[in-house]
Parts: sequence; structure tokens; C-alpha cells
Amino acid sequence: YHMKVETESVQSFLNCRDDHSIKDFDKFHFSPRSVPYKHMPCYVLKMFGELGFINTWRIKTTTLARFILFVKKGYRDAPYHNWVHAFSVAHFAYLLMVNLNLIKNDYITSLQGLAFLVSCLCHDIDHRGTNNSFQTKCGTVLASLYSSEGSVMERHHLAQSMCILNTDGCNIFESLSSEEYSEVLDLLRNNILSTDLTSHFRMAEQQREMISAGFKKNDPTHRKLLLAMFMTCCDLSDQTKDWRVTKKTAEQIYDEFFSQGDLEKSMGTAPAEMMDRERASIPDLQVQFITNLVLPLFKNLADLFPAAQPLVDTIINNKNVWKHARHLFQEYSQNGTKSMEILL
Ligand SMILES: COc1ccc(Cl)c(-c2nnc3c(C)nc4ccc(C(=O)NCC(C)C)cc4n23)c1
Ligand SMILES: [Mg+2]
Ligand SMILES: [Zn+2]
Repeated sequence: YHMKVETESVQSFLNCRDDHSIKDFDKFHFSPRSVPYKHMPCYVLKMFGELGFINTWRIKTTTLARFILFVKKGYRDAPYHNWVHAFSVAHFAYLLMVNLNLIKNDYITSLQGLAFLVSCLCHDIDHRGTNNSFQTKCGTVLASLYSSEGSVMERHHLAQSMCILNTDGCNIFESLSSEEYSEVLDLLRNNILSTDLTSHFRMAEQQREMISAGFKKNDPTHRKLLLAMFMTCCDLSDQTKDWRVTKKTAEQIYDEFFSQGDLEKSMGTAPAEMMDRERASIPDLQVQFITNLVLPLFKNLADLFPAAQPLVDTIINNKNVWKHARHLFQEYSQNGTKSMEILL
């Protein structure tokens, strides 16, 4: 049996060498969700290689391959928070490093880049398709473990990531010195915890000030704020792709939200409006989310990196489609995601 698993997994890393069908893999407009599912592990390996991390940090390819497969296995098949989401988030980290030359222009060090890519890959491991307030409201096991510190799900994703690193043959950081090792774990912790949207709101103000005052490359606080900003950009990167991707993402997210709402109703608690398929208007919620969160975030990014301006333009286009969709939805208003079909 082990032979079968090993050969199958080795096979999954040979696919993308001869996959010439993928064009523009390193461009902002490329949708990582268009990569064939069975080629995704191989493309993760390719990203580590192209960013120079395998050589710089002396990572054994077999160890990296095994690590990637364990991370992939760590994701559940939730409608949105699954392995494909993790792959797309990691791909955007790769796009930022390649297109904004983050390491070459020493906005971040190579070690911070390595931790950034690994954090994105691991940031939602073992997500159950329910959010932090569900954990605390329903008193789940994860809430009993982490609710006193907040960011319940994010602490679980971090704990799961540490477990994988401590699994035989999966420690991709084994060749690092002890100080590099403790730094990379610290970065992993900060990066994964910063994907909690509610903590993003707290940092958004500081990020705004940092950008308008002028980013200082050797200011450790600026570095931390920048990495936190990058993590949220990657987590929301579906919004920077064309309408088809944005629409499909919304379908998956509200599929997950409405299932949580159904669960909360069956447990006798009233769900938030955005989780309630009877009350939520997806176009309205999306216009709000883009206006209040996505646009300010990517405008900050574009203020610091003008090469990111096309991302802002795409987000504005998508927001306008949602605005036009609003009246369409009212006309055909059915409940839940079914009415998404009317959007082309
Ligand atoms: C960065 O961490 C996360 C975690 C979970 C999710 Cl689902 C997302 C996420 N990724 N794409 C989306 C889109 C297109 N719409 C969303 C609408 C609402 C919310 C939400 O959680 N609102 C409550 C909060 C403001 C207190 C999240 C949404 N979202 C990001
Ligand atoms: Mg998350
Ligand atoms: Zn995520």
C-alpha cells in the first residue's frame, strides 16, 4: 500500500514539467483555479524552485514534496475553504514576489519570502467551513482550546501546520540554523494569525499610516505590517481576477456561509444576515465587502507598488458588475445561491 501511495505521490510531481498548456502562470491576470487539480502539488514545487527557496534554504525535494502532500491532505472538502483555495492563495504570494520583486528590492528577506509562501499554503488547514463566531457560539472543541486568545480557527490552522512540520520527513526547515528556524516559526505564526479578518481591521489603520508616512524597509514594525497586508491580499486575491472567477468564488463562499446559517438555525440560534439564505442579498453584501475591505486594501498595495494598480482596476470592474447585478437580483429574487445563475 505504501508503495502505491509513494508512487502515486511521486507521479503527481512529474506532471507539470511537460505541461506546456499553462501560459502566463507568473502574471497577475492568471487564475490559479484553472490549473488541473492533479497538477497543483507540482506547481507548488515549481513556485518554491523559481523563487530560489529550494537552493537558498537547502530544502530536500523529497521532503518538500511530502510536505506539500501532507498540507493538501490537511484540507477538508469545504465548498470554499479547501485545498484549491490554499493553492490560489499561495499562487498570489508567488505573483507578488515575482511581479513586485519583493526580495530583490529587499522589501522582504528570502527567509520572510519562504515563510510567506509556506504560510499561505497552510493558512486555512483543516478548516470546517464555519467561522470563528460559530466556534465560540456553539462551544466547539476548537473554541474550548483557543477562544480565550481569539482567532480560534487561525490558531488551529497554525497548530496543524506545526504538526506537519514535526512529522517525519516533512520538516522543510530542517537545514536552517537555530536562529533562522525560530525566526521562520515566528513568521509563520504572525502570518497565519494575521489572516483573521477581524484582526485585519485593527491593522488596516496602521497600514494606512505606514503607507502615507512612507514605508521604511528596515523598520521591523513596518515589515510586520507589510507581511500582514500581503497575507490578506493573498487571501482575497480571487477579487483581483476576472468576473467569472469572482462569481464562482462568491457561489462557494455563500454556499459555505448559508450551510453554517442552516446549522445555526437547526441549533436554535439566529445566524448573521450574511449567513442567512432567507435574508442575504449577495450583490449587496459583495458591494459592501469590496468597498469596505478589498478596495482600501489593494489601494494601499498599489500606493506602495504602482505595478499593482491593474489589480485595483479589476476590483472596481467587478464591484460595478455586482452593482448592476443588484437590480437583476431584485427582479428575479429567489433565495440563496440559486439566483446566482442569472449572472452571466
Ligand atoms: C481574510 O479572511 C477571510 C476569512 C473568511 C472569508 Cl469567507 C474571507 C473572504 N474571502 N473572500 C470573501 C468574499 C468575496 N466575501 C466575503 C464576505 C464576508 C466575509 C466575512 O467574513 N465577513 C465578516 C468579517 C468582515 C468580520 C468574508 C468574505 N470573503 C476572508
Ligand atoms: Mg482563514
Ligand atoms: Zn483563506
